[in-house]
Amino acid sequence: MNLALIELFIIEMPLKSPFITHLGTVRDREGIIVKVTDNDGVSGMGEGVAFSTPWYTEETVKTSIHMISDVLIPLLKKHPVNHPEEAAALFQSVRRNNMAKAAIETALWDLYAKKKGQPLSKAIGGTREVVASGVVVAVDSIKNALKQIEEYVAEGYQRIKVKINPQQDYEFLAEIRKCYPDLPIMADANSAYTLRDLDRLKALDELNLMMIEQPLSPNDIIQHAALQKELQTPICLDESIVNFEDARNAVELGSCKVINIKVGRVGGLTEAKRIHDYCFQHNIPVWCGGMIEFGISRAHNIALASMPGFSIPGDISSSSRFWEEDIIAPEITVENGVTQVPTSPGIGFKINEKRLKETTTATIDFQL
Ligand SMILES: O=C(O)CCC(=O)C1=CC=C[C@@H](O)[C@@H]1C(=O)O
Ligand SMILES: [Mg+2]
Repeated sequence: MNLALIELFIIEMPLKSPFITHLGTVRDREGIIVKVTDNDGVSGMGEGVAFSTPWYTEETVKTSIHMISDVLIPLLKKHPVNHPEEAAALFQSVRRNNMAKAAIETALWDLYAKKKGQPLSKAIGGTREVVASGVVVAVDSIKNALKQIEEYVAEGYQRIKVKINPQQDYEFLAEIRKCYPDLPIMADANSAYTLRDLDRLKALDELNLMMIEQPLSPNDIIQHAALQKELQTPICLDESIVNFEDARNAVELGSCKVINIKVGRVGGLTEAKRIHDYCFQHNIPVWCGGMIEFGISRAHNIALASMPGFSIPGDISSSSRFWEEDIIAPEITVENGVTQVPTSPGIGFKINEKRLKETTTATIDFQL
């Protein structure tokens, strides 16, 4: 791919409203924007989606900067690649650190698609012209939840995802269901339960939820299989699935009926495609998860969600869901519950240079 320069932009932006889960509250979002430029001056964009603290996975912005700077870029320098899939294979020699790997690998996919003059969605095997958009309501009061849901339903989102935990589940969801008897609703527990909560979780079966996301611990593949046998509601796994093997094991064991694929969590688009293809062959529906990310990562998510097996609306909400102003132009918008899949080369969104400059707290450049 004849790389000449890799630039990291560490950015920070306040959320329009706090994103509250039982694991903590996100008020400000730090992120890493990656720009890879080849010797012809063509650039590809990627994004590191680890949070500032290790509340979701073990990675943070700082661990990602270290891994990108001191391990992944030196590997690329030593072993130049001709295709993003070669970078994914090269990075297999590094244990875990998937979000750091994805930051580089997705930028290489954007560059690759741009050099081919192809939309990224087509370059990875996408078939859809629009992708269905869902949105997340992450608050800790039913009043705020109903206020946000009213707003998002009016904006046309096809499904609502709410955060639950043992202190906020049946009554919270029942109140929402009472107000919205037909609205597609799913719940994300972020591992807030154990098998001892079986009765609490079974009670949710009567609320006609689309799915319950990650009820148990990320390592509880066996326990999720036991739980799924007791629940009518499909289990969806998120944090448990960090690579293809996790997805295959979960499907073979019956630990879930749905998988949330997040590009950063699985190490990049190459692995995300592998998981999609396997699930598609085994009739396991998948949807594209979000990471409260900026527009570059969201753009990669749109390309991924254009693949045929993404049959459930993903966490692909508009730029305005989280940000006063995103770092991409145009911003991502949702109309009639869908967002358009770009037809221009690469991710199909440009950088809003003014906004990037305003939000950049540090830059690191690497000549290759
Ligand atoms: O980016 C979005 O639109 C939603 C993000 C989102 O719901 C999550 C991001 C990261 C951790 C969790 O809180 C949650 C999830 O688990 O899916
Ligand atoms: Mg989740």
